[in-house]
Amino acid sequence: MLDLQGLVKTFHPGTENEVRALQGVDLLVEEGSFVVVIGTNGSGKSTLQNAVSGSFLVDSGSIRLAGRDITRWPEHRRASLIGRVFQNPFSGTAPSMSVGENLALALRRGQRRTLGRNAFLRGREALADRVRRLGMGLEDRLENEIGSLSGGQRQALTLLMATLRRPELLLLDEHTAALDPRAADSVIRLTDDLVREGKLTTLMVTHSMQQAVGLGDRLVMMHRGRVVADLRGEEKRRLRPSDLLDRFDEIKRREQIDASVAEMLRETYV
Ligand SMILES: Nc1ncnc2c1ncn2[C@@H]1O[C@H](COP(=O)(O)OP(=O)(O)OP(=O)(O)O)[C@@H](O)[C@H]1O
Repeated sequence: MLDLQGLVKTFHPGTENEVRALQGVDLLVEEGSFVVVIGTNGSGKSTLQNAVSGSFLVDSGSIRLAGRDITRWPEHRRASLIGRVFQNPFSGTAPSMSVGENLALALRRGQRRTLGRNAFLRGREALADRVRRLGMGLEDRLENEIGSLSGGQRQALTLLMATLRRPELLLLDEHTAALDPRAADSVIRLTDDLVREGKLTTLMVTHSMQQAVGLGDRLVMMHRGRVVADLRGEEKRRLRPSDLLDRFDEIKRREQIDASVAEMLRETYV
């Protein structure tokens, strides 16, 4: 389970570049839940993932994952609990190493001692099977350098690597945004399969309305560093892309009203 309470993060505080990226985010994600996060540009979606993965320490609030308080843990220590896939297919893998070497690295991650020969062979067999099930022909390219793969193949592989040693939390940050539509579709199908099969606790950021309504069991909407909507169950299942657009329009309309009220007050009192 992931338990975020009162997360606050301000970049460049006290300067003219100050950005209040997280303004008190509370979010409880039950174990095995697949949460999709959407929001306006700059609303804090990536900052939220960065706060959880430990790219920086939050100014205040607490982060608990799988029963541990990881709020002050450095990033490398959190990496033993968290799998992450970014938008850029070049992140998360070692480009000069082969597909097989990258997978072997991912398999060994977090293990204190090297595997015995039998365990190693069993692991390699299971791995080959999982690579075959990706359906991308990667099983024939284990010797090839990662750099020679297409973006879709790389993202599929990165996803597999991030989930190979079952993480307590999977973070997906617009991981299909840089792919062509066909590759994006197959990576999304793969995501859904891996998350369901492994019952992985997942937080996925997307800009795709289609993905937001079609994936996951819960939808969280962010705006200006806050959670402004949290839909699940029947409400989530019934959701259409047009409903989400209506909600965004409503947020904008409210802001315009707030801005004009502020302007009126300013004219009245200043
Ligand atoms: N390392 C940083 N230093 C300074 N400002 C930052 C940093 N990271 C994020 N920000 C700012 O914090 C705000 C939230 O950014 P964030 O990337 O979390 O938004 P987002 O919701 O993921 O946006 P998008 O949908 O456009 O990717 C933005 O104003 C951004 O410019």
